[in-house]
Amino acid sequence: MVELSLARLDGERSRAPARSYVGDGGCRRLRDAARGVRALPQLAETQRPYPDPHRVRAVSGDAPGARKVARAIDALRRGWAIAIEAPGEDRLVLLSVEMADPVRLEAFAPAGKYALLLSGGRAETLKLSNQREAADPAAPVIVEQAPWLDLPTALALADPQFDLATPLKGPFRTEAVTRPAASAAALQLARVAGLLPAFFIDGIDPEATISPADIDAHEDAARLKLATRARLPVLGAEGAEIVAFRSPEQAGEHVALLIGSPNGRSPLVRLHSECLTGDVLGSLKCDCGPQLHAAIEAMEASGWGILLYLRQEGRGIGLINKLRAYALQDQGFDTVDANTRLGFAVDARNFGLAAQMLRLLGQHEVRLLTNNPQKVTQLEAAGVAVVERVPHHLPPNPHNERYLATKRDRTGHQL
Ligand SMILES: Nc1nc2c(ncn2[C@@H]2O[C@H](COP(=O)(O)OP(=O)(O)OP(=O)(O)O)[C@@H](O)[C@H]2O)c(=O)[nH]1
Ligand SMILES: [Zn+2]
Repeated sequence: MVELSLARLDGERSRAPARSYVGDGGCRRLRDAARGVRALPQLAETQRPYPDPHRVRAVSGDAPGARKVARAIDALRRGWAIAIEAPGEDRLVLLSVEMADPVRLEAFAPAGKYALLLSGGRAETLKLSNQREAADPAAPVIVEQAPWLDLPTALALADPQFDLATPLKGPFRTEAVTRPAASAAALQLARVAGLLPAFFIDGIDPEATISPADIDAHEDAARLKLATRARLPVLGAEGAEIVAFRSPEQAGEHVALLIGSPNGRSPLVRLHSECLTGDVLGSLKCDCGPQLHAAIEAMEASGWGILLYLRQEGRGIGLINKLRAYALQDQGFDTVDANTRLGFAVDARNFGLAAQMLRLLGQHEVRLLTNNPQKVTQLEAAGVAVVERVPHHLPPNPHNERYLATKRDRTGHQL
């Protein structure tokens, strides 16, 4: 007879006494051992807090409008028109400038009647902001139709990459933003879809209409669920375990790497936003790769840590838009101005998502490995206490020196 210790599957695990049981798992392992097969240890024995997925408060059903938003994102990425309707406003019919082509634009606006919706940041670069009524610099701007506002010109207005090479033709005039809530929601949706925040508007009405509230519900971190877990030996932490999360609405699968076991201290936690170029390709333009590996090492050394790998590529603007920002950096703009010229916020991430992952892992207090005060503020606002901020600096290299200096000087990163 084999006696096994089974961890209680919840956040109280570290304080709760283990209970004993005799189970099938033990018999199976004995049989496997007899056959010389190396059995995978039962993960319940790893002493780590992990709520039983069946006991996690169920997130059931769709968020309001979820299907419509998912379809709208898909439609925009395929170059199809969508419509947004905010309470008290007329419908706003949109076609992504980046995905438009002559055939699509002709179908959208057969009479050639359309205007252009741009972000406040982009309007600022195009020197259109002085014509604006709204005081908020982030507020959307609408460029009036003009005979010379054709597809190539609209693309040039949308994409700052060629600003220096091709001076823009004009003149352009802005018109009143009569549907401010729907316009702001359109720019939010462009970011979620990983597209440039620029749309042809006022073309032919498509069938499906979504609302700004639908888009917010689609983004809601509260709907994240714990999906599965497995042992994952990684360089620097051979005993690590991976836990994957998923929300019914979003495609991005976020993961947590659990390193070590609860040791009476709050876990050392790192919120790492996805960086394909740095994490996978070893880009020297940023500090992401070294920070990722150093975090794993620090957690292993501390005995108990959680690395959250958040699918927020490019500080939330997506890979392609980040690479567009890199193209602007090749022209001399820094990481902050590059984002603004593209028409995005400097940092579009929401760390409420990380707070939700920590809650699902039963963690309410953390020691946070970061230089970014926004991560501390946002986690605390979302109900996770940051009992200590642990600086996370890695030596610079000639390619990322300026990036690190910009983070220090312009985005409030601490030394
Ligand atoms: N848009 C944009 N994103 C970038 C750029 N360089 C790196 N990133 C992204 O920035 C994110 C990395 O940020 P983090 O490692 O969380 O760093 P941080 O916000 O500076 O905070 P700490 O490292 O915790 O101090 C990843 O999503 C990268 O893809 C850039 O020039 N432009
Ligand atoms: Zn990076």
